[in-house]
Amino acid sequence: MINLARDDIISSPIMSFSDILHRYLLSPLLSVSSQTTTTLSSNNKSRKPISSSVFSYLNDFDIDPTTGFMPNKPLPNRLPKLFKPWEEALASAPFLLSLGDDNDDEALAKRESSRLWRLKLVNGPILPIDSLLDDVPCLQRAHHVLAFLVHFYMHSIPLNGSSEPLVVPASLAVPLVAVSDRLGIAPILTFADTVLWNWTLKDSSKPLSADNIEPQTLFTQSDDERNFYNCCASIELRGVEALRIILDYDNMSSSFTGDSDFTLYSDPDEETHTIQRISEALARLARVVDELTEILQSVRSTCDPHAFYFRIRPWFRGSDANGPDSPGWVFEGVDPSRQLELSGPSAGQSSTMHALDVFLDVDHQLAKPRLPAPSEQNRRADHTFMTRMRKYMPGKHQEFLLYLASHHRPVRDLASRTHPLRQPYDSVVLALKRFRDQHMRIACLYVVSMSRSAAATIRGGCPVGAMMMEQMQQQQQQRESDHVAIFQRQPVRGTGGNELSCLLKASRDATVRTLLSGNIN
Ligand code: HEM
Repeated sequence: MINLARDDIISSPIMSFSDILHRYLLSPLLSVSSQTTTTLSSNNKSRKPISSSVFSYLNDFDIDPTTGFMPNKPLPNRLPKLFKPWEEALASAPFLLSLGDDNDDEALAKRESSRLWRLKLVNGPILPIDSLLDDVPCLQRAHHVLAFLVHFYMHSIPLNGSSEPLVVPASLAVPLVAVSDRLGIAPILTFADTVLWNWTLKDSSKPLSADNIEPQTLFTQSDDERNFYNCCASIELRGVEALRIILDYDNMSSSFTGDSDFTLYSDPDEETHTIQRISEALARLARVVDELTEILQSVRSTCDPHAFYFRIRPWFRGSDANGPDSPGWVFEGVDPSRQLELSGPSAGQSSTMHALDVFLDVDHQLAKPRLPAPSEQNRRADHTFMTRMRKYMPGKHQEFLLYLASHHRPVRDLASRTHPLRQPYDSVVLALKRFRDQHMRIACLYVVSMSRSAAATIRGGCPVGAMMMEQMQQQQQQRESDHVAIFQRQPVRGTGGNELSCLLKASRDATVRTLLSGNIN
């Protein structure tokens, strides 16, 4: 048995990333956290000054020590002059456009301005993006602008019942694909565009915090939309603490010698101390996850479900919103043999949530023999959902998740072999289960109930003539099936959210199967 001294561990190559993060970056920079600002390491005495090479390592994953997956300062609020046509189109879109399937008077009044806005883009030049290639914040801004433009463009087109694919004009499609390729992200509106890269400081003299940011681009200019993005951003910012604990675990678990069997220290005191530290870190992580649940819950008082479902969410729909057999979208000027990822944005693309799943080893794909066995409904759900959602994250964040999966010593394995860690580990899993339970309630309120209420209104009858009723019914059914389809990315249509529940329950149940003790009370 080898007994590694602390300094040996620090210089061990396998620990380089987490150790660098922890020792040089995370510990000194805990100010963004509102609560758990205790240093997670016992190595403070040996803290060293930050070196530029450390920053470049961290930059490799585009993670900031204080803001995690969010940039630590707002993106430029305009692209360079060359890209004025994009910026102008974006600035005017919310005022000139309305949803193409919205037939209320206000929306109808905007049909002509919508048409002219789209025409300008169809006739617009394909701007070269070469000057942006080495400027990441500008590339991110370009993705944000182009992706919002694509969704403004596509969803302002009035429905005409055609079975032809809808065309994204080359002036948007070509640069969006080029920018996306460079960033390693899907060429469509993503969680990054609506949350990570969509904020500015309310008061630039104050530091970045959940209370001091506001979204830059909105489809509806409504507080509901603003608050929806803010809720997601608050979870990302609070999630930095979770990320810290995860990376710190990586550091602490290195104290266990032996790569595969977690042989413990030869010094029993040191071993007990390390187990104690890991146990405390897990207890803190459970509390942070509970805080994320509280933040999620807060959306109920700030974002109206009706506004979310009928006014905001329709803008999010991607090319597959009507199911994989629908004509979808064609990107003009882009090699047609390319398989583009074109689903819309979802908080299922949050790298913070994925990092928790990776750390705890939640098996969404049902690849591991765990109990209780998946139900029939669990097996029917889309097991590829979470894996697919990774493609909608910036490439460097995808790489980070791969790194996390491959480099850290799995906490679940360690806890299963180390009795005092079983309960603390399970407490984190249970906290994540509580998050997913709450999330299911929210999705039910904001999506399933709304789609049913739409159907019920129709069934309840409306004292206008039968023809009008039929028209309304068709329109609502179309909306209902569109909305359900984007959330589940499944061919099932018009089922009032049943398949959506299936997906979210499968995700919650996969979390439950992660528990080391079967007892979930
Ligand atoms: C009004 C608020 C929200 C609603 C209505 C909502 C709804 C949904 C729906 C319908 C899905 C199914 C997949 C899809 O997007 O197509 C989903 C997935 C997901 N959402 Fe949310 N969501 C909300 C807020 C959030 C927030 C703030 C987070 C955390 C950042 C979050 C995290 C997730 C995750 C991780 C998934 C993947 C499935 C899972 O892990 O259970 N959601 N959400």
